[in-house]
Formats: sequence, C-alpha cells, structure tokens
Amino acid sequence: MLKVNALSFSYKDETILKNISFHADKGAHISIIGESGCGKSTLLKLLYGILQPNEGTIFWGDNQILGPDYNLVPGEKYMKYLSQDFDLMPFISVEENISQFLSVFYPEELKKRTLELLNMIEMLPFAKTKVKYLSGGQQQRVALARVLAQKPEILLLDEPFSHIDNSRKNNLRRNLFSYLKTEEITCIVASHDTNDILSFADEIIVLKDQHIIAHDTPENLYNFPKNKYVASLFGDVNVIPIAALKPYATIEKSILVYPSELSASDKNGLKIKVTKSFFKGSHYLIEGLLNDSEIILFNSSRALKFNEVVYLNIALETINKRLKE
Ligand SMILES: Nc1ncnc2c1ncn2[C@@H]1O[C@H](COP(=O)(O)OP(=O)(O)OP(=O)(O)O)[C@@H](O)[C@H]1O
Repeated sequence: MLKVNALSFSYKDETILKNISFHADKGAHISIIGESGCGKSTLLKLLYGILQPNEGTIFWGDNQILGPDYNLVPGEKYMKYLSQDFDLMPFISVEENISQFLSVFYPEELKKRTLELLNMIEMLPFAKTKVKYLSGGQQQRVALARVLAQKPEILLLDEPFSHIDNSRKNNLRRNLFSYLKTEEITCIVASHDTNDILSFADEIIVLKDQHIIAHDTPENLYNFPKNKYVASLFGDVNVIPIAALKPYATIEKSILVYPSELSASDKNGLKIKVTKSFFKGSHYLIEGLLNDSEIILFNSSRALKFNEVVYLNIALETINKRLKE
C-alpha cells in the first residue's frame, strides 16, 4: 500500500503543497486533478523521490521513499514514473526501447513481454522503427510500454495521453487501465482530461491552493461537487439560484447544475434568451441569458435561434441532490 503522510513542499519561498495525506491500496487507480499549476506534477515527483519534501513521509509497504537528500539516484525497482518528457532512447528501435531493461538471460520471456506490450500500445508495425522517426503521440505510447516492461508494483503517470489523438486515446486508455487492474499495478495519474478519469479511476484527489480539497469516487465528486471549482473540472457548470427556479422558495442558496441536467421546453421554467449554439456532435451546447444578464449553458438536441426564448427545467431529484452539499 502507498501511504503518503502530511507531505509539504516548497520551491524556494513558494509553498506548492501542504499537509498532503492519502493512501492507495494495491491495484488501486487514483487520479490527481486540479487547475494548471496546482502541483499535480510536483506531487508525482515527490512520490518518485525526485524532489525532497519539507515535511512528511511516503511509504510503499514497509519501504520509505526518500528524496534526493538521502537517495541520490531516484527511483525504486517497484516504482516507475512516466513524466511529461518521455525519456526514450531516440537512436534505437521501438522494441529495443521497450525491452531495454528486461533480462537478456530469459530471451523467450523478453520476446513475449515486448510483444504483449507492443500489442497493447498498438505499435506492432513500428517494432523495428527507430524512435526518433516517430510522432509525439507514438513516442508517448512507447514510453508507456517502456515503463510497464519491468512490471512495476506502482506506476506514476503524468498526463499519459496528452500527445495521443482521440481515435487512439480511447482504445489505449481501455487497454492500459484494464491491464493495470489485471496485473494489480497501483497507479497514480495526474491528468487534465476528465475522460482519463471518470470511467477508470477508483478515487479522485482534487488539489487547490496547496491542499487536497476533495477526495472521493468519481461518481460522488461528479454528483455532489462541493463547490464550483470541483464541478468545473468535469466541464461546464451553471450556478443557479434556487429562488430563480422556485419563486416561492425561501432559501437563498444556489445550486450547481451541469448543462446536461437542464432540459428546454416552450413554457414553464427558467426563462432564457438564446445567444449562441455550439455544435458538439451528439448535441448542441446552447448559451443563453437569464434575466438578460446571467449566462446559462444547457444542452439541446437541435440548434436554437439567436434571441429565441426557451424555458429550462431541472429534475427535482437533481435539485435535492445538489442541495445536500
Ligand atoms: N522547478 C521549479 N521551480 C520553481 N517553481 C516551479 C518549478 N516547477 C514547477 N514550479 C511551480 O510549481 C507550481 C506547481 O507546478 P506543477 O507543474 O506541479 O503543476 P501542475 O498542476 O502539474 O500543472 P500543469 O497541469 O500545468 O502541468 C507552479 O506554480 C509552477 O510554476
């Protein structure tokens, strides 16, 4: 089990992380999210032992992970880290990069393992290609296979799909995360992309202003976001006053509502004047104004005309759910 206890870190005078504590069971998948610059990569570097914490401890089972003040060469055998620079050998082939740290004394095993990983990253046709001739996305896939080759017990991934195009990304995500589950490899993933997270993470940690401000399952964080910052990490969100929804309401509270939770009708509901329609493939995202001033975003199956008036409704279940927070 990974145990992170009361970790704090500063770059010179600037405190980046304060009192960070969490643990991850064997085989668990934990995602670290938060706005750019909140310290996601810094946290991964601390976990790997590249940076020295000011305070706190990190343990993998009984082994303490020490920072550079105590351990000059970072990296333990049981842990692999894939940073945003891929750390590949450009002048050797894809398969050589993947198998570089595997034992040559077991050639059959080396071959089998390399083939398995080449298949997982869908790069078999490029096995003999020198890495320097690959695109950024292809290199990122090879880097993933390379860190997996030695079967680490824990894997730290920093934006692992950032260079990979959408058509490949979905397959690769499914392949990689189901492989990690089967092999019971613990993974800690820093990511911007909610698609990397929602379907695959067991738990999500949200960082803001040096602290963990939320730590929960994807379902709970999405359904019961504790504030707009958390909800916004999953996409657009509206803040709607209860009084605007129910004129007879006596509470002055507002609730967070995702665009997909609003449905438009020709009468009864929040009166909105449409300003823009954005085509999103499966639907249109509509931007409109409430009381001629407040921007509201909602989904619609068709594009709506500028200045068209619609009435928005929210299911009572959603209102009650969000009022709980
Ligand atoms: N070597 C460094 N020296 C000083 N400050 C740094 C250094 N590296 C990062 N920082 C600062 O630390 C803060 C956290 O950076 P970090 O890269 O961990 O954030 P992040 O959440 O991973 O961001 P992003 O999502 O944009 O990758 C930022 O304010 C950044 O400017």
